[in-house]
Amino acid sequence: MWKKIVKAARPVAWNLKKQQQQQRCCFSSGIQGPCIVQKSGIDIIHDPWFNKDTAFPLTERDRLGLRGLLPPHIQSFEEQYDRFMESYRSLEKNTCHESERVVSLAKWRILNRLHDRNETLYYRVLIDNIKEFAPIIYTPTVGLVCQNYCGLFRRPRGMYFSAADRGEMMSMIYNWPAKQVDMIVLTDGSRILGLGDLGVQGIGIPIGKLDMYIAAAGMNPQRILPVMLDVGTNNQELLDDPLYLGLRQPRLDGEEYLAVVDEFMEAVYARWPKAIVQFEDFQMKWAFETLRRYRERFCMFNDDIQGTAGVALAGLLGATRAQGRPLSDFAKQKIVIAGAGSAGIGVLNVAKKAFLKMVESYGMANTNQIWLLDKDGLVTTDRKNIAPAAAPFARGCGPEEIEGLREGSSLVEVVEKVRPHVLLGLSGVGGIFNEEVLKAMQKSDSTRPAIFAMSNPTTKAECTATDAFKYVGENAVFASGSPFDNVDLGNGKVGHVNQANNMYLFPGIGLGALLSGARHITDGMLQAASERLASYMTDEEVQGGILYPSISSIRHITTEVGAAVLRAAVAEELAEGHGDVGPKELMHMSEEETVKYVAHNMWFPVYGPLVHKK
Ligand SMILES: NC(=O)C1=CN([C@@H]2O[C@H](COP(=O)(O)OP(=O)(O)OC[C@H]3O[C@@H](n4cnc5c(N)ncnc54)[C@H](O)[C@@H]3O)[C@@H](O)[C@H]2O)C=CC1
Ligand SMILES: CC(=O)C(=O)O
Ligand SMILES: [Mg+2]
Repeated sequence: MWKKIVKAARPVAWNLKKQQQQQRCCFSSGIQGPCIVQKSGIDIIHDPWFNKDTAFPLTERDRLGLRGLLPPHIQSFEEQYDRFMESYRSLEKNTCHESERVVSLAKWRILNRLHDRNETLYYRVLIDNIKEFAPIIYTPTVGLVCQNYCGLFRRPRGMYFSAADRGEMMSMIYNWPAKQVDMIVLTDGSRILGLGDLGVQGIGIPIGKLDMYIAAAGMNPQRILPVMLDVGTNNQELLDDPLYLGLRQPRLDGEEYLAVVDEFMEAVYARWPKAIVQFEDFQMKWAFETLRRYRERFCMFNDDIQGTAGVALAGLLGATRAQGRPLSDFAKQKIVIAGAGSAGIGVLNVAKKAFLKMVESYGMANTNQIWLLDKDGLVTTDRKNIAPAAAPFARGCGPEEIEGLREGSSLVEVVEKVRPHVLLGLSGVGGIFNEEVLKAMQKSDSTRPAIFAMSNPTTKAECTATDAFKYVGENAVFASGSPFDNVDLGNGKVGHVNQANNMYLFPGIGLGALLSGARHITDGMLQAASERLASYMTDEEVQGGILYPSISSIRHITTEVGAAVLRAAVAEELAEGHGDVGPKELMHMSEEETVKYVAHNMWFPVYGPLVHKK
């Protein structure tokens, strides 16, 4: 399995433009059926799912009762697209002297207004310009949006279930207008990126994640649902804020909390038995507990624990390859990880599994190569009240341990003594990989010391890309959770910045699970996703410090990941099929056919003909 990673290369160079053109032809030649709309007249123009603004053709204006409700000139989709991009560019020009915060929020607002008005055009500009727009609709700007959500709020998006709705959720779920929902992203707002408890304001995260589902996985925007489960907040500033839009009460805890989540999950699966629920940005204790509670019962996963783990593992394997070492050497890599939360522990769980598999496959010595730190420093068996999830990774305190390291040792002490190959941050604390720590990484036992500053948003990154290359050296391999620009190292050299973000996996996990029709998401399906991501990069790219694909090719990588997940579900005999494609057909698809099948099922934004039906 691991050997396959080095051998496998990308099947064909991805040409997004070409695929878009093909899809355009495909839709315009009528392969996609017409869209049934139950509304007519002004109600269609006010519905972003169906609205085409000035692009409604005359025949449709007549058929749908729109004549006279729009200016007479009919614009093409391309003209509308160019018009939007022009206004976006002039906004950029006009705000060039403003602070980054003001510019980012202005960009988010202009995109959000389009989202509210015309989803087809919105998703098209998003897909075509994903590299430029992802940092606005996703991390880092989405963090700023959540922090300012109550001031920015104009109209609701998604659904809000609150502790006050207990007993009502089974009927409330029918308030959602779509007949079918495929993908739900759910948060309780308790740990939004590295920004802490943002209560109801955390709804921005499910919205941003689902935008990525549509852009990357081609999920149909009419079949997605962002959800906020508002069980109160422990953020006093929000409770005191007269503009706060959430429940003004402390967070529910214990059985009361679980009763609300249980009721929501039961309501969802009563109405949409085949939906997939992604848990996002839950505080650690509930992240692990809800995953344990629901993963066998429902088709769900926790992105922060499981999606992040797969992406990090792919990066860790890449960091081994970047040194020109065989993959089996992964088991010899010394890893220091700062952050023992849901993301950090999720990463360690899969890294440990991969270590053990390699140790077994290659008959290597099984040594403990992981050093875990949290806010109180190095985690050892001497730690009082250690979280159960962190306990398996606590270092011993015996003579076999590195001299001078003890319970609570600081990050710099650990890095100096361990000389790790990889330093990985999932702490949610900006700047903890400071000059001293990064300089200590210069003495790493690796020829290509790897720094993964994975915390989000940018202000919470453990270090910047510039500092990583400046203090660790040109040979460093660098990845961050939020995007940074590549670094000019002088002499024509460039320090490549990777984005180690779960966005490379969660869309494919959701899409693969959906198309397989599996009733739950197994470790095997998640492992297949991670392996496909790891094998995506060529040796040449990895040795040049490029561990992850460019976000511009996210539709392609998601297609491949989705196909890998689907095939794993088939192999585990869990696939029940989707739509007209049953389990037998899925079973008989070759690898290549599976990839084509997944690609074919991805939604692409074009204006299809609208047909009115009561
Ligand atoms: N790049 C990506 O794809 C992802 C990034 N993240 C980011 O990871 C961060 C953490 O997320 P969770 O694990 O869910 O949060 P969490 O709150 O569950 O855990 C944070 C952990 O960091 C530790 N910590 C705090 N200060 C520290 C310090 N000075 N040194 C070492 N450890 C310290 C805490 O003790 C805790 O164990 C967030 O910023 C989040 O945005 C999370 C998921 C995916
Ligand atoms: C990326 C992500 O899921 C997080 O920072 O929580
Ligand atoms: Mg998250």
